[in-house]
Amino acid sequence: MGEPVISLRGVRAELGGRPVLRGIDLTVRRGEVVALLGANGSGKSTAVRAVIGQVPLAAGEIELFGTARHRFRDWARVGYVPQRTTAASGVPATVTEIVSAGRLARTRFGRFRKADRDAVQRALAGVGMADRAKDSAFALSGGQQQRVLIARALACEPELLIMDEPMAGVDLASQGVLADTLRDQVAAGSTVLLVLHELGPLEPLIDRAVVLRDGCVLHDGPPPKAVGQHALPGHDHVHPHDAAGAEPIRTGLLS
Ligand SMILES: Nc1ncnc2c1ncn2[C@@H]1O[C@H](COP(=O)(O)OP(=O)(O)OP(=O)(O)O)[C@@H](O)[C@H]1O
Repeated sequence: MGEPVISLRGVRAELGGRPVLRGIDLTVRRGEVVALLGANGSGKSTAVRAVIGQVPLAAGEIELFGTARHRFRDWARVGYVPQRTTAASGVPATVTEIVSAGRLARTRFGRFRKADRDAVQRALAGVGMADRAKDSAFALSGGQQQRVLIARALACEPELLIMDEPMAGVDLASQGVLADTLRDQVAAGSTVLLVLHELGPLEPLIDRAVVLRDGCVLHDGPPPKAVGQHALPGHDHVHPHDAAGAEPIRTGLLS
């Protein structure tokens, strides 16, 4: 087993005076692809935002690459793709400007050398957006904006990719591109933690699924293997052969 890249121990966090994470233990090891699943409001986004330092902890510890998060400075090793709804909030910028911002951590004092420009180009080409480099982000579809945000995360050539719902609101063509991009990253040895509503087209890439409910880890183990909605954790198991009036078995993890 690889060494831990992300490690959460007993993590608690409160937002608006309400407990949102209530004692999370989670380890992601080098080379693993871990999906964080759970119903709306179960704490998935808060958990990944805690990992990157955007949510203060009420208790517990987080380590990145074996270093306590508050001492961790090597952010060029981490690529983060936020939920698009919170990220594409109308800042006028070209595709290249957005993706270049993801490269800053690798530059010396923000000066772009050829290697940096090449990395930005590679990231854009990797998500199939090289021909839109000069366009304003406003001019793009939701799926294309999402590809740009992923290119921004890839521009620093991260060892660890953290993505919050990368497939949400993304058209089928872009979903295919994103799945291919992720497959390439995983093949190159990246470690990946992604928040997902369902495994969907990324299912073959996922090593492990961690399901949250009410800010606690409900399941940590192999992802469900069978395809189809019925096999996903969180599917409400209501079977037609249940005795009339019997209480259906509702796991309700995802909805
Ligand atoms: N800034 C905030 N202030 C107060 N409460 C918040 C804040 N952000 C999130 N919450 C609450 O914390 C809980 C967990 O939210 P979070 O976004 O982590 O859930 P999630 O599992 O990612 O859900 P979703 O699938 O809807 O993104 C929710 O009840 C949410 O309303």
